[in-house]
Amino acid sequence: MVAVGLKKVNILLRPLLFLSKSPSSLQRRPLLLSCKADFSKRTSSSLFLQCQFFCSSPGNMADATEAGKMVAARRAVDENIKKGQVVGIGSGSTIIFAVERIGERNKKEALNLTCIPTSFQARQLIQDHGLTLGSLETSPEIDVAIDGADEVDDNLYLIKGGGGCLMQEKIIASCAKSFFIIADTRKNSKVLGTSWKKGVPIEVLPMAYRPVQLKINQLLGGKAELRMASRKAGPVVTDNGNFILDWVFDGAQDWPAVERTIRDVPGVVETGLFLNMAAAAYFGTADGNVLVRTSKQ
Ligand SMILES: O=C(CO)[C@H](O)[C@H](O)COP(=O)(O)O
Repeated sequence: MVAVGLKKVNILLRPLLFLSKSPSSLQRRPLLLSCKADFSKRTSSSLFLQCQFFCSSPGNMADATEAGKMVAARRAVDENIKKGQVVGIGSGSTIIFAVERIGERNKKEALNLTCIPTSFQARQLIQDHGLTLGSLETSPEIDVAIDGADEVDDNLYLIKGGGGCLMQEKIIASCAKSFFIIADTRKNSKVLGTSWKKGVPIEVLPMAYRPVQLKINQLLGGKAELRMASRKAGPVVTDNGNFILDWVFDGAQDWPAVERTIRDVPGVVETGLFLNMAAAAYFGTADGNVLVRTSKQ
């Protein structure tokens, strides 16, 4: 207890343990992310302060990035997820923090959500956190979808698919009344291609990958590279049994035209360009701040 003026203040410490296998995160040195008064828990004799700590090693950029992802994810969940909703759950590393927060709130608030996954990973996350797994077959209309992104530009155009789940992610986003992006601040760019140098992911039918590669190179320049697996010989195979080409481009692009050109090539199943889909993007920084950018439309 700490005395402030005549009031007694309970410090409610809410350690947010970063669950990573990286050795640095296991050192668990807390870094204060934010500290705010919670007036909803105010009683006649006490005022609760909520302090968020992030377990980090000093100077470790990876941990700072994880802290940014976490604050963005928690804020997006708290602002947009409500009782009884059908919720689309994205894929990647940032969405892990969002599902953790949904699970945490579900325990306290009995949210009664139906969660629709965008990948095998999302399916497991939903089940691991005791949430109800649904499908588009039984819930074709989604209230809110939350997902990460590889880069977000000024128009809220996105590159997605760094984790190879772009096709189901796009379907889920397209079925959602509102689609929100969560990311650390590195993903916030004016122009796509500024920080994300791995290109635009394109899901292709395996039998067509060579002609698609050649056609995209002829039509758009740049280079469409077959994504190779890292712990298996051969290419990455998506949850849908397809391959991924990463179209590495140079300079600013007319993204709606690029999207049309790629989609028109037979054998292309989906692109990782998400244009005019996101309602807002939440970008978190290690100090606990979150920048929210909304769609201009
Ligand atoms: O599109 C995705 C997977 O297909 C991810 O959402 C995107 O790659 C961002 O991932 P992370 O949250 O790990 O940065």
